Amino acid sequence: MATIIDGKAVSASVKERVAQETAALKEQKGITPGLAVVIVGDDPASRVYVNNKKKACAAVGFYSEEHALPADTTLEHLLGLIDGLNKREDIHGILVQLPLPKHLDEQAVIHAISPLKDVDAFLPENVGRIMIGDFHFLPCTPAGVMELLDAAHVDIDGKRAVVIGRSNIVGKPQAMLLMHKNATVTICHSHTKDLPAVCREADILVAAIGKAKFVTADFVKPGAAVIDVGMNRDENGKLCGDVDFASVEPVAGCITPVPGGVGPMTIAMLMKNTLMAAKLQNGLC
Ligand SMILES: Nc1nc(=O)c2c([nH]1)NC[C@@H]1CN(c3ccc(C(=O)N[C@@H](CCC(=O)O)C(=O)O)cc3)C=[N+]21
Repeated sequence: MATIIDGKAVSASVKERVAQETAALKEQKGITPGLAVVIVGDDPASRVYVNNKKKACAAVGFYSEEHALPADTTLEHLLGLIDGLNKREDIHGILVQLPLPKHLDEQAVIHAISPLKDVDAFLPENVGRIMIGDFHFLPCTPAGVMELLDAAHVDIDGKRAVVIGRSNIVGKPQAMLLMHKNATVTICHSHTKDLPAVCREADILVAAIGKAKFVTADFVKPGAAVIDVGMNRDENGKLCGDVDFASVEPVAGCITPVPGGVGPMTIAMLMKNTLMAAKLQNGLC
């Protein structure tokens, strides 16, 4: 029986720390961290995530504003909005909810954000900073995974870590963060030969594939830490991860559930990054 890692509880403690620091920043410097969230179109999943982000901002004492734009918004309009947000002193973080409607060039939009306000850590400057270990912001989901491993007292130094998925947003930065903690890291993807055998070598297995219940018990070394980054719907429309929880849980040492695992951590780390952005832009670090 695996220990279930409670992402809601860990996320609450991260947000509590952010709230305390925010209160001090307001009192001592008169600064309130501000986050602008831009959402284009009416994807229901994006709606849920954006609402969660707004709630989290209110809970930690940030100012937040939402820019909900119609699905047929032009690139020009969106770039104009971002330009305005870049110039505002009360907005320290800008998050453009992905995915964008197909007619909009995601890279062009993301690249318009000032690197100092890039609280997702999606821009090349911030990605490069992660590579060399000199960063302001860590990408929210991989950083949230590291917090979960820490909270579950998972030993990383010298251990074998396997990351399934090589996206710019999760897989690649996740591998880098695990390597910085002295894990021996393997990144797997759709061309990996005998994937289950590679995964069975992992003391720490991070699944970021985007396929419901893809990781089954035969991928897991007994006692391994299994972290599920997936956010999928199963055949009944129920939220589920990339890990087949029912089959893996008896084998793993510890495991994150979906929901209530990595998802809440992504939002907690966004709060941490926005606080950092406010400090950076005010010359406080
Ligand atoms: N620019 C940008 N930054 C992002 O960080 C970003 C994004 N775009 N696009 C979409 C993905 C996905 N993502 C999630 C955030 C919170 C939950 C979350 O709160 N999950 C809850 C449940 C949510 C539910 O009930 O549907 C949980 O796992 O317990 C999930 C997924 C952020 N993303």
